[in-house]
Amino acid sequence: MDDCDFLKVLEGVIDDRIKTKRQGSYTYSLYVGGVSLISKKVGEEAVEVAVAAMAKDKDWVVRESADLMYHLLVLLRVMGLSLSDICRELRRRHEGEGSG
Ligand SMILES: N=c1c2ncn([C@@H]3O[C@H](COP(=O)(O)OP(=O)(O)OP(=O)(O)O)[C@@H](O)[C@H]3O)c2ncn1[C@@H]1O[C@H](COP(=O)(O)O)[C@@H](O)[C@H]1O
Repeated sequence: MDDCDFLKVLEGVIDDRIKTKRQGSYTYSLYVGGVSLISKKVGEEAVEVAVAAMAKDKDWVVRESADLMYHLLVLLRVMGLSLSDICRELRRRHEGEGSG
């Protein structure tokens, strides 16, 4: 499995935590907090990626990007969206450029 294939696995884990209302799960606690809490976390993590990049610290960028992507997946799930919706849009843009 390519490391990025794990994003799909993680999407499934997030879905499971929400569907089963897993007590003690950070994901489920975000779900309970709703879109406003999750959006706040996404915003904070995005800023942290930018701060890490400005510090030119690649390891830090990787860690903060992982935090950002996890929280973004939770936000998408809560909004009834998925990674596939984002990938479809990116592919559409690429093909719209006439280079696909
Ligand atoms: N990838 C992640 C992941 N990345 C980050 N986090 C959590 O996101 C939070 C980010 O917190 P911050 O960076 O803001 O720091 P903090 O001050 O500790 O957090 P807050 O007090 O601000 O909430 C931390 O509690 C991290 O543990 C994650 N929590 C869960 N996952 C994945 O989700 C799966 C399910 O986790 P649970 O829902 O907890 O079962 C796990 O197995 C992981 O694969």
